[in-house]
Amino acid sequence: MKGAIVGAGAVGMAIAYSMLIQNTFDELVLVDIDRRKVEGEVMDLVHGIPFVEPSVVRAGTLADCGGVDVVVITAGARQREGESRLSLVQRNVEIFRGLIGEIMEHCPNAILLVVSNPVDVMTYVAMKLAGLPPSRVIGSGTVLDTARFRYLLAERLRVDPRSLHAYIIGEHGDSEVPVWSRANVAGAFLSEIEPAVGTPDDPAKMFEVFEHVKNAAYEIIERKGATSWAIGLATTQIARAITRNQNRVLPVSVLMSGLHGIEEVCLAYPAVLNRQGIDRLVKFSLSPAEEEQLQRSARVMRQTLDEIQF
Ligand SMILES: NC(=O)c1ccc[n+]([C@@H]2O[C@H](COP(=O)([O-])OP(=O)(O)OC[C@H]3O[C@@H](n4cnc5c(N)ncnc54)[C@H](O)[C@@H]3O)[C@@H](O)[C@H]2O)c1
Ligand SMILES: O=C1N[C@](c2ccsc2)(c2cccc(Nc3ccc(F)cc3)n2)CC(O)=C1Sc1ccccc1Cl
Repeated sequence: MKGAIVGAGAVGMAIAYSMLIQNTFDELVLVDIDRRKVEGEVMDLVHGIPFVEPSVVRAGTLADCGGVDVVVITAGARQREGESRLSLVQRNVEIFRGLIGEIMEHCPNAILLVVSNPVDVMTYVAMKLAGLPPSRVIGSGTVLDTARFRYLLAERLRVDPRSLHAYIIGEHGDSEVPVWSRANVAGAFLSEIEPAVGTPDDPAKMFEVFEHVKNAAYEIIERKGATSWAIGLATTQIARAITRNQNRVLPVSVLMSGLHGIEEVCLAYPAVLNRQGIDRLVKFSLSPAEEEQLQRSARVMRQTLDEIQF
């Protein structure tokens, strides 16, 4: 399998490193508008190949990406001091306007995996610009958010995160929705043990775990200026679900086509992923409060899409 990563910044290189050590692709092409930077990153990375399963990693342009199966997109503008989110979105839309057409020219059969933020908006924009079916344009969604949620929840419950099933859905970021009503350990629902779980009435204050998920993102940024390692590992899991035809369920950003009455926006929702991309969505029955939060998340998304020009 052949992969490409467009955008060799902190996130793109964390994805590249994670994919290399997990032997995700036979060949990985790294593309960046800053040619010297990406060549330097590749020079550094390939010196590690003698220590891992060998695969080909090279710097190139999109013209070198013929036959690529998955294109990961982390290209984007950095938010300027005091810049509004809408301004950043519009700048990223302009980047995508040039980029997506070139990707489709050279990789017409690839699945697009969008990481650039705001990821749900950029996934929708990529899908429309590419003219691809929704199954072949995937956003990293809340895979990272959900991983942080499971990790912190599992710590509180003293279980392995792999034994705890809990999801965050909706918009990746501030309006995301923790699905407390479906959180469980081996089928034992937290909401059956403590009906107030996730609410301020919960004596165990488990709602703090969700606040920590969002705060962690801001705290990491404040401490190290960016985040990279966890999103690198998360994105690699999404790519492996595709390349290994795993039928794995992950909360990726997908086009909502009527589920929960939501249309024409991309939101994070549990999806079955395999070699074809998104095979199907896993329908969640949500509590009334979660349903309203998801509807609000969809409204936030709709408003942003109505405000941008593309
Ligand atoms: N979805 C998530 O959970 C998540 C988590 C962390 C970061 N992110 C997002 O990932 C994106 C990348 O973050 P980063 O820290 O790597 O940023 P960065 O600025 O370090 O890297 C972006 C790279 O894109 C390149 N680039 C810009 N325009 C390009 C173009 N037209 N073609 C090719 N390359 C181009 C830049 O040269 C740069 O190297 C950001 O949008 C960030 O918000 C998402
Ligand atoms: O861990 C991060 N770091 C970022 C970041 C990385 C480099 S600069 C900012 C982050 C951190 C905090 C907020 C935030 N919000 C944001 C929203 C829309 C955008 F277009 C860009 C950024 N983004 C980017 C990002 O998506 C994440 S995950 C994240 C963010 C907010 C809430 C929960 C999670 Cl799990």
